[in-house]
Amino acid sequence: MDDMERWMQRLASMPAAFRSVALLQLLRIEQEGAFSGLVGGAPAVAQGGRGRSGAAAASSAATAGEEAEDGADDEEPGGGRQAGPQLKDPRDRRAVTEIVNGTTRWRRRLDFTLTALCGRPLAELDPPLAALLRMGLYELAEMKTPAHVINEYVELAKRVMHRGAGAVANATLRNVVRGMEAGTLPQPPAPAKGMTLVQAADALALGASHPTWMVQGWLQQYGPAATMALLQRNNVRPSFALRLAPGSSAEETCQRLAELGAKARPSRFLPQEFIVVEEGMQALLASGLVQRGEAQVQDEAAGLVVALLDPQQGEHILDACAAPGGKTLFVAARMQGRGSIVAMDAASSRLAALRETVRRQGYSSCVRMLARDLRRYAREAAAAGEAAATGRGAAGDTQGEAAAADGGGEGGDQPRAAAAAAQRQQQYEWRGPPFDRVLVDAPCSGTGVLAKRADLRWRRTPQQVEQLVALQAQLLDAAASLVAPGGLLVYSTCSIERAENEDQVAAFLARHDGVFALQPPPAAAGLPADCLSGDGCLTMLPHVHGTDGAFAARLRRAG
Ligand SMILES: C[S@@+](CC[C@H](N)C(=O)[O-])C[C@H]1O[C@@H](n2cnc3c(N)ncnc32)[C@H](O)[C@@H]1O
Repeated sequence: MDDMERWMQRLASMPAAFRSVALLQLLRIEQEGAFSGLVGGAPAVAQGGRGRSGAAAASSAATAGEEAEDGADDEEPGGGRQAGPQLKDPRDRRAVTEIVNGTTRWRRRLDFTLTALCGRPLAELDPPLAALLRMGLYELAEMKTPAHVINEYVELAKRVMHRGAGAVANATLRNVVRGMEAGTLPQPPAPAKGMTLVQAADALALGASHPTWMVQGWLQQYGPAATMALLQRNNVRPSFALRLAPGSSAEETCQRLAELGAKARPSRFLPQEFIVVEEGMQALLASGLVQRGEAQVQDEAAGLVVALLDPQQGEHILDACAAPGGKTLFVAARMQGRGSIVAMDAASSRLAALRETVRRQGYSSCVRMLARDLRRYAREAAAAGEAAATGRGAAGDTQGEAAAADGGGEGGDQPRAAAAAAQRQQQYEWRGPPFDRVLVDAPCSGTGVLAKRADLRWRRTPQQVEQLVALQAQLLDAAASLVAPGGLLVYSTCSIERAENEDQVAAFLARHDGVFALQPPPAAAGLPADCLSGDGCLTMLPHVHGTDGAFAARLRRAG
């Protein structure tokens, strides 16, 4: 057993207390990439020392795993829980949320202060000690917890590690308190005239606790004023939106939520179908509204992607990167369950949960799950098409595959399963390509959702963005071959990077010149004008629209 395992085991076996639980979560995020769909707060370090109170954001302290390559979409606060000490008191769970989220989001800025105070880079300290110091600084400076909390951190350091760690925690955190009292806590340099782009990006990035490369890209793409607004937006507690089940009234739901102590309003962008919860998410989750299927957590920007797709009843639709399935379900709702949707994803484990939700929401006869790499599926479809044209048998069985692929828990009893599949096939014409509409909600950097994904800014690298751009191009080309003549291809991301959005679409159009063309949405799709760019692409920016960032383009195939 290595040191890290030992420290984590000690923490996991301690009686549940919110600081030890928070420390364990922070170590898991660092070690295992386990991420938190946590709702956090805006700390005062970045606001000239004006702290919010310790009353933490309304959310659970649950953590949810996330696959590294995915763009972040439709994050559900209060997702899966991890093994380890469980806290019963909601106030303790909120404190964990606040500390883990804030410490993760503000890590770079906290490290700057702590490095100056303890005289060496935090990377040289053992991970639990570094995490404890960040937590301590965050509590003292941002949550305004009184100085006696230092004793808690010293004891925790001794129990998890050794006496020496306790001594470092004591000395450093007492320096923090002295610095706060004297107004001498180290401040990062402000951006100034005459700085190069990289220097300005570095100063801004340090002050707002983001990676420099990200900020540099935004300065070039959006300019200084918008970049500063975006940085600020990424560091405040995000609001969450809910998509209501078909038939529910947004106004009535908001009234019901007010009675439960939550504050909600109909969405400005999709007022019939979405509401925005401004306060009381915890009360809302506790009310069972989501569990009963009356609403589901989904950002308005994700909803607008489906509005741009504008699915029609009776159509045959491919949702090519479907998991976890938020958009698939909205497409099914918009089609009132009439038509056929193939929900494909390369990650079969992520499709499993969607299958269950599809069943619960009554869309089983309309949605089929298909665990498949889109690129392979398109290759097989092309081979099958060629074989059909030359009269030879096809290598793969893409035609009709959607019906066959969805075992849906019927495995084992083959004759019954076959009969059920045949019956379904009679009811709906399950088939493979071509599709009337194809949605490629591509894996992306997720830079549009940094407010909700506190750790994402630290996990992304410029190299990853390059790899994602290459993958997105492959997925787009694969999807293009599956669109029926005259059909529609919608490409979307939850990134705000030009390389993944506008440039990606421009390169696609150049490769498919004369076959695909950009097409603005029809007025009947009901997209507000301020969500669309000049060429009709959906362009949602967190600091402009107050939603997740998202991009989507409608690409019409020639008839
Ligand atoms: C941004 S997420 C999709 C979110 C989803 N549309 C929703 O609204 O819930 C991107 C998805 O693409 C999937 N993916 C990545 N590479 C793929 C491939 N080659 N073929 C199909 N799906 C892929 C990932 O597994 C991931 O689930």
